[in-house]
Amino acid sequence: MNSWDKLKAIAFDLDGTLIDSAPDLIAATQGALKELSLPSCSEQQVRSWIGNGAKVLMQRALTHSLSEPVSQDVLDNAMPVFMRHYEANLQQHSQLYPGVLEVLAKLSELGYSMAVVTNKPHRFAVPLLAAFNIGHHFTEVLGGDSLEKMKPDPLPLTHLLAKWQLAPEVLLMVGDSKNDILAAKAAGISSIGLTYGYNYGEDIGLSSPDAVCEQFCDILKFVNNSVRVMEHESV
Ligand SMILES: O=C(O)COP(=O)(O)O
Repeated sequence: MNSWDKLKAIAFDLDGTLIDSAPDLIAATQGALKELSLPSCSEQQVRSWIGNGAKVLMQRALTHSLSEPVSQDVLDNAMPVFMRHYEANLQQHSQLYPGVLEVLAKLSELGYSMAVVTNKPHRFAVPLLAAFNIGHHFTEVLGGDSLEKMKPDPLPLTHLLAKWQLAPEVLLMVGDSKNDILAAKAAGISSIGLTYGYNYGEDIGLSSPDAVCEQFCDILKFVNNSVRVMEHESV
């Protein structure tokens, strides 16, 4: 499934791919637990809970904190607290990964259609992209709550294929998590796995993406023949 020359469009994951958002997710999780008078958790634990959206992150934090499976009532009560803390911490300590600004600009210039397909709630994804001045590159931003199902379900990607009227072989998914790779495989599209993000502490190579990259700028090696000519330019 790695006929890179055919690619016309790219779907990017957000957390752990474009933006290192863990510091603010950690602050919001710890802040919410504190406000709820519950035992806290470590930074490393929060990093390993990122990947399936805000609700699952909070569910994992509460299960850890209470040392028992969390009831729907407790979770429903905690969610607005977490959301309030995250809204206040959205871009305080988060950072773009190296090369993201330059590579997105280059891909835009080359005419790729680009989307963000994240499990993060849409209401947080859009201002975060704007805060880092990259929102204008994406014609579509799908959050974890934009459709009925989120990654690893293929729905956000098949939705994109239908909306953009694209064949699966022209769309590429770039992400750091097995959720991204599983969604891509189920949608029948190619994928690149990044090693630097949050993947529950697992090697992204174990999910068998079509290619593995250690840095964001390395995706240029795969994306297009014409891009290979530019490899020696600074990105
Ligand atoms: O917010 C999350 O849990 C994951 O978000 P992502 O899909 O952008 O990695």
